[in-house]
Amino acid sequence: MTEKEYRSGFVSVVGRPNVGKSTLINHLVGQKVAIVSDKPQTTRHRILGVLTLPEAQIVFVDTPGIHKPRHRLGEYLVTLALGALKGVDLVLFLSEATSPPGAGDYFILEQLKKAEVPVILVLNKIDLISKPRLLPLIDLWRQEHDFAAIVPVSALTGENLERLVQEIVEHLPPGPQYFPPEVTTSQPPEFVVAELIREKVLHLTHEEVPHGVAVVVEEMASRRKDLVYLRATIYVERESHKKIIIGAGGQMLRQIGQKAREEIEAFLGKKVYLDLWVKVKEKWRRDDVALRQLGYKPEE
Ligand SMILES: Nc1nc2c(ncn2[C@@H]2O[C@H](COP(=O)(O)OP(=O)(O)OP(=O)(O)O)[C@@H](O)[C@H]2O)c(=O)[nH]1
Repeated sequence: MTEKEYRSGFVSVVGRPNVGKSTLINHLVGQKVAIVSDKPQTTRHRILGVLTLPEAQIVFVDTPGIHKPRHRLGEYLVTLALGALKGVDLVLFLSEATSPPGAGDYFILEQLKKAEVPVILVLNKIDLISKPRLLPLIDLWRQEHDFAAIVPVSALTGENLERLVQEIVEHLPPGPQYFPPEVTTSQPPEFVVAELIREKVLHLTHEEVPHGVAVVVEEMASRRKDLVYLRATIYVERESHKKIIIGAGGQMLRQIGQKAREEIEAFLGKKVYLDLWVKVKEKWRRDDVALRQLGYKPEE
């Protein structure tokens, strides 16, 4: 009997905003590498999550939700998401099992047809529907594209994720272990920290405010063996948004800081002193220079 060859590859995760891409990757990777909120367009960067198994290594590329762009940041996000379809070994296309394919799904499908990679359709959020509704839905999807597999899952409860992993591994080519087994993400710690702070802003603010927020970690320094000093700036688009984020008597900013600090401490495994600032950068989402300064580098 011959030993099975080790398999590995890059797996791009695409889908409309809010379908659960970040939740799925976090669950599969077993650590919080991508932030989650109920607000669409939470994910702005391409993120790698790495799952190492005895027989394979899966490198996930998390992408922004594909949507009709309304400003420069929107255009950048869609370019990023579509770019993620190229040069990968497999695409996971996420949609929600709670509704039939919609206009956004068809737009993504068109792009998938152009990309010559196998696509696994993942029907997420099956915890929200009754099982008899699944079969007709799968039939409907099957008519739309020649998927390598169709797997219904719940990224939230973990239902059927083992089967999804099996399917992914089966569709990966033989290849090396790209990352050491203990690595779960290739993101620098400053980036994860900034994202964790941004996640708290998303959770605690509403309407226009969260979408105009960017977070930059300005300084990260070990002060003692067990203490990290962190200075970060929350950028907003308007003076009125700054007031909301600071809150009456600084109450909102304290809450953001407290919640973020708990998660940053868990992520870094050290105590953290978090120094948070709020600044206004008008219309940064429409400004190429500001986008670059804030870490969103449009690809050529
Ligand atoms: N009930 C249920 N909710 C889910 C499931 N997966 C994700 N969610 C919720 O759906 C919302 C969006 O999840 P995300 O993981 O941020 O979605 P995303 O596709 O990464 O979103 P973008 O970053 O906007 O592209 C969150 O409130 C999740 O808790 C699921 O399997 N079941």
